[in-house]
Amino acid sequence: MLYAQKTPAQKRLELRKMLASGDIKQFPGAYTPLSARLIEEKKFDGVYISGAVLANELGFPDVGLTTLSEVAQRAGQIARVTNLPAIVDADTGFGEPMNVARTIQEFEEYGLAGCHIEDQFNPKRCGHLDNKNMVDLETATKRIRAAAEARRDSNFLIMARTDLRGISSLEETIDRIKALVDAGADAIFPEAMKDLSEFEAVCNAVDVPVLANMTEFGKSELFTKEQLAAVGINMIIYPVTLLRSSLGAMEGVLDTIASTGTQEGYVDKMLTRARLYDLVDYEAYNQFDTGIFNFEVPDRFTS
Ligand SMILES: C[C@](O)(C(=O)O)[C@H](CC(=O)O)C(=O)O
Ligand SMILES: [Mg+2]
Repeated sequence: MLYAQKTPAQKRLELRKMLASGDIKQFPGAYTPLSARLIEEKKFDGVYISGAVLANELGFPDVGLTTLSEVAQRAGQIARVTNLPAIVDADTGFGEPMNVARTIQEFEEYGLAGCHIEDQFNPKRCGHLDNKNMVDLETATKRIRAAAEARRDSNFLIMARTDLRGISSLEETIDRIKALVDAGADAIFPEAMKDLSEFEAVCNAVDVPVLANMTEFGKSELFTKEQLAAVGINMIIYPVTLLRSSLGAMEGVLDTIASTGTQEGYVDKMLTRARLYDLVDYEAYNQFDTGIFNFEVPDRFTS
């Protein structure tokens, strides 16, 4: 009921333990606080909070328009309702290295378990698009060093993302990745790898956990958990999957209402009233006030 039972410190420790296990872990992108509950109920390992989704949800493209306060607040709303560790997309860190330091401390206060910081500069773009603006190695490593030094909880995960593969060779990308690890990155997010062998090369090059971004309609094929585990990947994110799926469903139901004059033909695809109440733990609120849940949810479509 209300917020998660686990504290941010516990969630960060659990994240560290799950990464130390060497097993591959899946982090679907939570689209809203409630969708984080669904991710937890379906027994995923953690929750990812996508910068693209937060920007798109505000009606913006993912070009670095969202502010630290907006992202931290929304990410905090998502993180606090789940017992799973939540990792947030810090984009370019919201400014200069000193701003990056503040970003980390804000995220710690908002209960996040970790974040990733990338080496683009604004206007940034989705890592799977061409012609990205990239900072040099010195700036990229300064951001990571500032992030690592700023945290107060040593279990807060600092992940370095590099977008270099979009404009450079795999070799140069791996050189940068090694420098990012030397600068203090606890994990690596190699963006827009072209195939499985590239993921494998990155995993072989470093001793820290490596993340694979399985975003749809991007440059990387949608590999399975087994395929990614076999090349040494530790974490998979599905960043925009729930947003794309729910918007697809929204289009479907709006078309149904527009064409038939009622949503009736779409109701069997909806989450039922009972399931929705389950997700918000409605019944548990009776512990405070037995007058809260003293009704029957109608039978129709409740299963
Ligand atoms: C992972 C990502 O940074 C995000 O914001 O979710 C995006 C996802 C996407 O645009 O598909 C990315 O740059 O890959
Ligand atoms: Mg992003």
